Amino acid sequence: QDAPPPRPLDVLRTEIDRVDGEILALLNARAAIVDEVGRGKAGANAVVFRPGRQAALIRKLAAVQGRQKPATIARVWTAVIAGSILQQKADFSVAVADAGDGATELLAQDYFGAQMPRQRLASADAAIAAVSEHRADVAVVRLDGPWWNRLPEGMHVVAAVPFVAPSEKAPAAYIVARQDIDPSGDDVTLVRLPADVAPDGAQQLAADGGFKLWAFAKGAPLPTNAEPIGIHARPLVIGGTDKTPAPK
Ligand SMILES: O=C(O)C(=O)C[C@]1(C(=O)O)C=C[C@@H](O)C=C1
Repeated sequence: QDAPPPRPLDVLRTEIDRVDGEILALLNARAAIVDEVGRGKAGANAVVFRPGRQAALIRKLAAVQGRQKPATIARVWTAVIAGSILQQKADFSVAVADAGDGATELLAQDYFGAQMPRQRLASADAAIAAVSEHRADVAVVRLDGPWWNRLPEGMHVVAAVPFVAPSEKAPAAYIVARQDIDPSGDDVTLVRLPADVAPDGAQQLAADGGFKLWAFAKGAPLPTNAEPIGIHARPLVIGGTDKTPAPK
């Protein structure tokens, strides 16, 4: 059966304006709740950035079948959540270890949205030092150096980028913060082990000075005494435009 002929453009635009007004009212209602969350956290000295919660929330919304694509939903909520982080901590700052090619900065933008303030540092170690010395809240670093083998006390990998990816691939960068891990319910655990330990069912990510960095998928048994250096949410894989084949 044929769809009825479309209504005139000016009528449709009036409809879009009305819906936009409703969306904005709802976003403001959300922000009012976030204000209260922020006041609660400030009172309890709790961390603002909760990557596990963000991943779980975006996963759930992106799984709802509708006219909006999961990629669009993830982008919209990435921007909304960035606003909500800044609402709770106006000086939230992302230290980006950029080798000069801008690639890590793009990854930081992908995860935190374009609006989030960033500072560019010369190396992963410098970005991590900025966080440990309270000059930044999080560091976005690639696995191009052994920073994982000398993370300062109390700092963990808390997320990986990209979170929304067109195919299942090893993350391009990790987010390190001066806070505890925040599980999303479906996470990869990163463990640093002496080089002679060969764990079952784990993927080796890097090696340095007698140690190796391993990724354990959800449910994979960790070796006894293994101390995770962090976790990250398993990426949300969406059918996308990336034409590079997934690794075998
Ligand atoms: O749930 C929280 O703890 C919030 O601060 C809210 C919120 C959000 O906007 O949904 C914002 C920042 C956190 O990283 C996670 C979620």
